[in-house]
Amino acid sequence: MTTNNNIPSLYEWAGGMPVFEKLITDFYSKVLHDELLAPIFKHMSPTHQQHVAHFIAEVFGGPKSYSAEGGSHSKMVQKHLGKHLTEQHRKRWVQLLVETADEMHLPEDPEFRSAFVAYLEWGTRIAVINSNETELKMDEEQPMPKWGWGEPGGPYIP
Ligand code: HEM
Repeated sequence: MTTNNNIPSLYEWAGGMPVFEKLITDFYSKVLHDELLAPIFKHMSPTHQQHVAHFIAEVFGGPKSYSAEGGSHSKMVQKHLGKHLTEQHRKRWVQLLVETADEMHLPEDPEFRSAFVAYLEWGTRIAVINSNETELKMDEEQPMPKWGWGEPGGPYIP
């Protein structure tokens, strides 16, 4: 998906769906070996990784796979209700995902990494807030979030 100005989406810049699927699969391998996060995820559904990859890819301007599979922003939020996540969990989650992105050599330009980390900060903080609620407080029809290049603009031009 490309905008009118031929600016690539974050999804395209990252390398498309295979990159998101590998990123999230490798990330959860780390999570399951992490003493802080493993207990939270050890009973996750077999489709968890794929759903998270599809969710993030869609937010970053990729195909609407998560929505097509029956997902929505509110359905994602609901998965976190009552999970009682803490700031410590959130920080470790972000740290492991950024480490995985480094190991996979996701684009390392400042513009991409700024937008990537900004989304992780935003998304994980929302996850923690919702995890400490017991019922959904948002409009179920709320559209999927969309994330773009943000303040630094982009893409990177050497
Ligand atoms: C950008 C941030 C995040 C996104 C986009 C995200 C996305 C998702 C999605 C799409 C699901 C549903 C998966 C499915 O349908 O099987 C989910 C479930 C879940 N998420 Fe997140 N999440 C985020 C942050 C976090 C954080 C920071 C934690 C904890 C440290 C967390 C813990 C969980 C748990 C425990 C579930 C339920 C797992 C299961 O029982 O299958 N999430 N998340």
